[in-house]
Amino acid sequence: MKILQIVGGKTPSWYENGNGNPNSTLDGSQIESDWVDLDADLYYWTKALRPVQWYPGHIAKTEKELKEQLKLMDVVIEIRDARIPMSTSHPQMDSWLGNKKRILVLNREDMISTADRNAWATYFARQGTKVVFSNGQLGMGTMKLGRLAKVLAADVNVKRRAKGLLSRPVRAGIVGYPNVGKSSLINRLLKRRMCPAAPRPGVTRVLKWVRFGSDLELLDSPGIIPMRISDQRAAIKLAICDDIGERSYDVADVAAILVQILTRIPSVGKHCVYPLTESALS
Ligand SMILES: Nc1nc2c(ncn2[C@@H]2O[C@H](COP(=O)(O)OP(=O)(O)OP(=O)(O)O)[C@@H](O)[C@H]2O)c(=O)[nH]1
Repeated sequence: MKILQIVGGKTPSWYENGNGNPNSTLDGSQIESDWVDLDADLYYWTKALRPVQWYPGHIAKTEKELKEQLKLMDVVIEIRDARIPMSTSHPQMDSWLGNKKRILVLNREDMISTADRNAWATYFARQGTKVVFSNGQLGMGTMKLGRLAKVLAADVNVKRRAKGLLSRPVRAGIVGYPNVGKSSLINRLLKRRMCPAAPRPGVTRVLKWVRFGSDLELLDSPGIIPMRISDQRAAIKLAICDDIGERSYDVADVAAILVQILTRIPSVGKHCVYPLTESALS
């Protein structure tokens, strides 16, 4: 059996309070500093591992096509994983979209706490970006998304009518990393299973147009990911959240890092994780 071992890293301050039981004596700045330390440790741990890279053929093939199609969109809906919104932000998205109208969606809202949701909403609001939170499994947020896309792109038909042209449906492109829930959100909005969705990355392989009512067209696209992931901390987070193909990483290495991360979370902590891992390994 492979032994999972990650060494090094700083003990978070909540273990220095006595019995290792996280308690409420820590202030916000201490917790934030613990997270900064964790990120530094994550960098150190990932350096020892084989780099995680995943760029399957279907992504390479459709990325070019998607870039062309994006030029035709009235609005682009970018879906990210609410658990890791920074690691599911494509580094080239800004240059592809230019000043095109854009909606940022953090999907899988059911998988984060209310405190994290509020913290991300505040973070993006400070940057002038309003985010929509959604649940692609149950459909929360989808109607709002459809409405917002139509409102944002309403000027398209105002301009067309001014030129004497007939109105046409608003075109919205749905883009994002693999497995973040793009197809599920479309299916929920349409209340029909029009796009293939499954709990693994890389299910959607071709671009697909679907119609929502008479005034909105949606483009479902395969999950896109950079050819090279330069930040391996982000790559490991993608692996932990199953947003990247399983063949691109060693499951035991990623599991070992996940255990280390869990021990740093006050509400989980060493006292919960270590008995579990010891019994699993014996
Ligand atoms: N818990 C939870 N699961 C979700 C949510 N949205 C989608 N899922 C699940 O996540 C899995 C992936 O969803 P998809 O819609 O296939 O993701 P995708 O972004 O289209 O994936 P690719 O085909 O890789 O591009 C499915 O099993 C969904 O049921 C959500 O908000 N919460």
